[in-house]
Amino acid sequence: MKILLIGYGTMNKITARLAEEEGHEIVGIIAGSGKDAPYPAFDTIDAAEADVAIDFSHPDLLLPLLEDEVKTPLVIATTGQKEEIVSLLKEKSESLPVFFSANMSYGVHVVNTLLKKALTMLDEFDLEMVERHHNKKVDAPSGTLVKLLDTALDHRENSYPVYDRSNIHEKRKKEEIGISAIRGGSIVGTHDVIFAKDDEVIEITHQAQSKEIFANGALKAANVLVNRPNGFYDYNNLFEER
Ligand SMILES: NC(=O)C1=CN([C@@H]2O[C@H](COP(=O)(O)OP(=O)(O)OC[C@H]3O[C@@H](n4cnc5c(N)ncnc54)[C@H](OP(=O)(O)O)[C@@H]3O)[C@@H](O)[C@H]2O)C=CC1
Ligand SMILES: O=C(O)C1=N[C@H](C(=O)O)C[C@H](O)C1
Repeated sequence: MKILLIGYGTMNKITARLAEEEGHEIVGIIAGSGKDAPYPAFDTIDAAEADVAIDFSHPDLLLPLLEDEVKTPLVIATTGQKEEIVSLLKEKSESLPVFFSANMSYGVHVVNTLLKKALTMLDEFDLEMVERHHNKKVDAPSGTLVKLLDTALDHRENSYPVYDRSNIHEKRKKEEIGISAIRGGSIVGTHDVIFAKDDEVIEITHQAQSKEIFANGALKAANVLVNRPNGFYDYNNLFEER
């Protein structure tokens, strides 16, 4: 594949390395500063050269691009401002194949599927979610946690998230879904979904042990996406034959 990178920070440097090891070509980058990039800047290449664009960037970089004319199939990984990003991507998907996932690890898709099942069976349990990431992450809670929370809100009637208990001076309510974000060191990314009732706790955990799993996930998604008809894809439908 000929790949255009959107963002050239920690993640897309890894994507570029893995892509080249697999024989793909990076034809250009759209980046904030990107001064140290060994690839041509987007405005110096013919955009039609790229088969697919892979984004790991920031909403401030991505959103204006999506409002513009984009003609390349898109694999989008940026988190934060999910509603704005997804709404623009759905418009784009009328004329392009578009894949979006707040977590490119297929394992997190499995966790979300397990969570849906658990929610149908663990109605009496209190629900809390905790995510942990490195100290360079700029958004909180993580995009993955927002996705897991959305799943829980869809399944638990009248439930609502509680992000901060510091000003709450009463007992936890059943409908609460407590959300906690931890930032420190080089933690790659861990998500815990905790179901608790008297005398019993069930936890579903996903622990990313390298950033390569996200870059590999994006590359695998791109490989499939380039042969898909126009439309909006995530891990629920990317691998389905139409
Ligand atoms: N879906 C998934 O599986 C994963 C998603 N992510 C998400 O990908 C994104 C990027 O992660 P990561 O590579 O670690 O982040 P970095 O901070 O290392 O890189 C961010 C990139 O976006 C650019 N950027 C940042 N802020 C701005 C801005 N205000 N205006 C223009 N450009 C900007 C940076 O440009 P500059 O060079 O100037 O700094 C850089 O190119 C994050 O949203 C993260 O949450 C990360 C891992 C996995
Ligand atoms: O910024 C990161 O590093 C990550 N971001 C994604 C998120 O916000 O969920 C995915 C992964 O957890 C790593």
